[in-house]
Amino acid sequence: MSDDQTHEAGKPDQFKAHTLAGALPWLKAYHGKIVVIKYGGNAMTDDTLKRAFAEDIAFLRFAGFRPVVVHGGGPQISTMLDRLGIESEFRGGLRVTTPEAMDVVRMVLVGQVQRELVGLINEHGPLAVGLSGEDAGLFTAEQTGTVVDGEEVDLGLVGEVAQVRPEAVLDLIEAGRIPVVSSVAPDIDGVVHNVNADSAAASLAAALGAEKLLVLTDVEGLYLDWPDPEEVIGEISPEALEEILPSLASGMIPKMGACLQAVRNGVKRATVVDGRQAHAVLLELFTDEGVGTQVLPGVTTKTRKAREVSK
Ligand SMILES: Nc1ncnc2c1ncn2[C@@H]1O[C@H](COP(=O)(O)OP(=O)(O)O)[C@@H](O)[C@H]1O
Ligand SMILES: CC(=O)N[C@@H](CCC(=O)OP(=O)(O)O)C(=O)O
Repeated sequence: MSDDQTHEAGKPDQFKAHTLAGALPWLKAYHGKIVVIKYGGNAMTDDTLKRAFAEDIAFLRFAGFRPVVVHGGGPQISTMLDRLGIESEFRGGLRVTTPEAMDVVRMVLVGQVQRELVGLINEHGPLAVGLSGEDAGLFTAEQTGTVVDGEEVDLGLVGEVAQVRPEAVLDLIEAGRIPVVSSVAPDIDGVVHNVNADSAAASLAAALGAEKLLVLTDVEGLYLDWPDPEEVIGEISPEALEEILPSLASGMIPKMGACLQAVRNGVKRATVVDGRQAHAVLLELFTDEGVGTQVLPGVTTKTRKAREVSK
């Protein structure tokens, strides 16, 4: 090889080495730490993205993190309900769930979405183990309604996590596995309820004392003035978030409520990121570029121009 060729060949290698070395501060900070990643149904519509997500999760595990996945599947549930001719509607970002719809929710989340994610992660080694709130008493649900425009709304078989027994998840983490959790949970009488996956992820992150809750969705983060996609909130404190929470719409209500709940209950930070971007998990965890919306105690609210707008 001539000097010139060596020089040229060295460039990409230098770049790779630089990128790897740049990851060192984050590898040190997160070594052995539990990170709960919520993978939203809206961010899992594309096969390439799903594979990239599974790669990221396996990467984290091999890099010394302790990742725990909680998945959603709202759009997938809606598709199956439509196919079966069962009507369903959302109120305040939550699905009104009849006993008939509950059977479908459980079948789709545990039997379909969770199985697929477990399979994709396990292409990288015998790592992922699926479980739901029903396994080893992981979650106990309490039925909940919601308030829309000042009015109480009965949501049927919808619950919040009232109690977490994290032992089964901790056993798996200790054994080097990656728990993949579906958000259905029995109440104290054993009646299975539909729990919003953001809220389940927040409860689990708090019970595990996670370093971080990372929420993947299909927008850049929390828009300052939805539905205007001009500006995204980059950082916000729990106090400021609590103030704007009543003004939020649809899926962002449970999502930002979950971030608030997690941070209030001891999780150091919670971040909502755009899961439509391949390797969104690695991008968020290994760079300090502003991505998504981070809920962090003690910060003053920062906004930035949305990428989609500044393109
Ligand atoms: N202020 C806001 N900023 C961003 N998205 C918002 C906002 N208010 C409502 N949304 C809606 O919330 C959706 C995300 O919630 P959801 O559909 O439940 O996602 P996921 O399936 O990822 O949990 C966005 O796609 C958007 O339509
Ligand atoms: C009560 C409630 O609304 N449950 C959700 C559970 C799935 C979920 O949360 O999925 P995403 O994360 O994709 O939104 C539902 O039935 O759609």
